[in-house]
Amino acid sequence: MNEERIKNAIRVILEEIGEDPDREGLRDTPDRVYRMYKEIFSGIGSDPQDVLTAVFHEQHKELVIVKDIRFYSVCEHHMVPFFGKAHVGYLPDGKIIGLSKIARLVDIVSKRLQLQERMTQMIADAMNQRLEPKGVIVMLEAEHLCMSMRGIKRPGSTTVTIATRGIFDTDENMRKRFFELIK
Ligand SMILES: Nc1nc2c(ncn2[C@@H]2O[C@H](COP(=O)(O)OP(=O)(O)OP(=O)(O)O)[C@@H](O)[C@H]2O)c(=O)[nH]1
Ligand SMILES: [Zn+2]
Repeated sequence: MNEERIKNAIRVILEEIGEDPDREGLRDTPDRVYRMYKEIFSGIGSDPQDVLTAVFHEQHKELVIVKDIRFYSVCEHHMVPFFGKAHVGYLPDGKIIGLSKIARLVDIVSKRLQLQERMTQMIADAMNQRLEPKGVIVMLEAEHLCMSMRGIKRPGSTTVTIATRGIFDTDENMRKRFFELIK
């Protein structure tokens, strides 16, 4: 990320929306936006699987769920936030993972320009490839600011997306168990 190019671009936007980029409150804004972009887009170019370290061999036969993982991402159509909760479940097959790594996975896939559907699938695929579990299920619930503060203007509407792999593709009872446990 080129610092000067970002700052210049933000300055141009400020001018074009009718602002004075040199007034006191805006003088440091291009620099603030640059630093914010470095933070909120820090996942771009990184492989989600890289955060899935701390894999342990363990015979655990039951479903493992980490729910209510808060996330903030940025919609690729409007570059405004969408945010909500992720729920990630998997049925292990001899390998389990450090729980914090699941939250790290949600974090790394959210810190880039996203679509909620793609983000959901990226989480499922990374878990599936790294742990080779019997199955993975991911559910995201989010509010999109591009739908609430602009456009159709429907604050409070929530978009729910699901991705399943392995046993959760076919086993309705397993899916039901997951939905009951995340309630
Ligand atoms: N499927 C999906 N759509 C999204 C997501 N984030 C934003 N969108 C939608 O992307 C669409 C882009 O539509 P366009 O018609 O190209 O853009 P627009 O003219 O700004 O559309 P409006 O939002 O309807 O005003 C909109 O319907 C958004 O609601 C997402 O994560 N997944
Ligand atoms: Zn959008």
